[in-house]
Amino acid sequence: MPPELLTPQEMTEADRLAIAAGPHDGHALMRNAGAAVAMEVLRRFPDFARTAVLCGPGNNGGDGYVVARLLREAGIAVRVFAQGKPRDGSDAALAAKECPVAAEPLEAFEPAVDTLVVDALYGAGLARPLDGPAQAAALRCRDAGATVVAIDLPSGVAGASGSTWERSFEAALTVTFFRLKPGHLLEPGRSACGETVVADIGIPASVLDEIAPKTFANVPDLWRKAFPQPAHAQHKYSRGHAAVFSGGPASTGAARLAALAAARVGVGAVTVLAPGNALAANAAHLTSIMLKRLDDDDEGEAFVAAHAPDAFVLGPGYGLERPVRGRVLALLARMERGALVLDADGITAFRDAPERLFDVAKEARAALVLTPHEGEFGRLFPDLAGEDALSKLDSARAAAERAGGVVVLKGPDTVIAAPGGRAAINCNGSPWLATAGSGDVLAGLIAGLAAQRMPAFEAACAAVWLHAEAATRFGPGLIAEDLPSLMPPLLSELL
Ligand SMILES: NC(=O)C1=CN([C@@H]2O[C@H](COP(=O)(O)OP(=O)(O)OC[C@H]3O[C@@H](n4cnc5c(N)ncnc54)[C@H](O)[C@@H]3O)[C@@H](O)[C@H]2O)[C@@H](O)CC1
Ligand SMILES: [K+]
Repeated sequence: MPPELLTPQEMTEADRLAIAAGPHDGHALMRNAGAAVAMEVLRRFPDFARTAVLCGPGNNGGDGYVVARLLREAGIAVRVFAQGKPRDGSDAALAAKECPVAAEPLEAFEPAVDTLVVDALYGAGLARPLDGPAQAAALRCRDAGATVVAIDLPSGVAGASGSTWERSFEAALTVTFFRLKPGHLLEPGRSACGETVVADIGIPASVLDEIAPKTFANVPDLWRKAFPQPAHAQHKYSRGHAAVFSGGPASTGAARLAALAAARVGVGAVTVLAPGNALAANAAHLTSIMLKRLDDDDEGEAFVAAHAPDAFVLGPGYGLERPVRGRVLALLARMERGALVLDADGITAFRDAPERLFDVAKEARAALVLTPHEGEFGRLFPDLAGEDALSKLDSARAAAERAGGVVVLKGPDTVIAAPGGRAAINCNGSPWLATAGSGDVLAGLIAGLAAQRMPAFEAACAAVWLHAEAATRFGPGLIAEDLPSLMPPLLSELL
């Protein structure tokens, strides 16, 4: 899967540029789109005796008329149910004219289990909630358990945001064209798409030079070039040094999970920084990972000055009893490079004064990386979290800009955003990651990669991908302790 994602406006622009460059005109692109869908239908659903193609008034409907024609030519029993008529002279009107199947009104459509439904009502052009007949058709398909193949997007899913207003169609397969849209990867759109296939319809990749997309699917091709490659002549500190702050004696495990994850992702040295009363608990469980006593800020400063770790993790299991803000702000101001990953309690500590953190982050040489789940996100960015009009992508992007740092907004569709507008949506998420300590591991992976000089945005993207990939491959029974040791085979594949 190519990493670029296009908003519906960018996709319209891609179509326009492709048509301008030739050789395909709009009608040819539409025929290619319809042919790609018909091929997937014939290949994947050979057992359906009948097909119902639901066609809307725009180009999505135009694709549907092409599909209906091709399926009829292949000997399949096809009925077409239309909402509205394509505009005279449009590509869709031409496709409708070429279609030998007479259209019936959408209201007459009744799904049946032996009938495959092709949803060509609305695609990228959907601008408002589905209206009456389209909404009713979506509900009838759900109630009947109909198998739906969606063209471009399930009707009712917004391409830019994955939001579904009310209820959208729910597809078993979605066939889209040229590049995915954010709505294919952001929930609830992603679940509504079922499996998603991206078909080539003759739009050349060169149109992307002009469009310069800023949103990406989080696939290895997005960050592979920046992934740390160990060189022969390196020693342990030249492979980076990550440090993790431990909580008190009763909550040391989170820091060790993060530390182990940093070590397993290839960093040369890892240190756990623990208060005196948590030294014994940590010492009992650490072997290759170093342990250093750290009770107050002076010692923290001295340690940073002497060893200059390239990345820090602060937050997992840290607690809110000790002063956090001063330590974070001093550290960030002092670091010469690398990244400070702030998670869990490290985020919550700034709930009353996020601006203080953001002001320091904007001036810092090191990168700030915030890894909130939805709840923690709301503590730092209550206005963004409460704004229904913003998609998860919009919120993460606005937060990164405001914070002057990378924001990893976690969930089944984790979004990673950087100041300046670059953002990636993760697409290999696993339900098995919803387990205690999994976030601590993620924070450690980010720090481990950032300590090896991977830029913070790429480090966060790679860590999110590795974390999810490990969980997906392991499957049921996963606990956070398993995750670090699942890294080596994934690293071998990447390198
Ligand atoms: N040359 C092109 O632009 C190509 C476009 N393609 C297809 O074209 C689609 C986009 O076409 P369009 O931009 O025409 O958009 P759509 O076909 O998705 O629908 C837009 C039409 O529906 C109206 N509309 C929007 N929301 C509505 C709602 N909730 N209720 C009722 N009417 C609503 C709009 O005013 C417009 O007339 C893609 O999804 C793709 O399937 C493909 O044929 C490939 C080539
Ligand atoms: K559709």
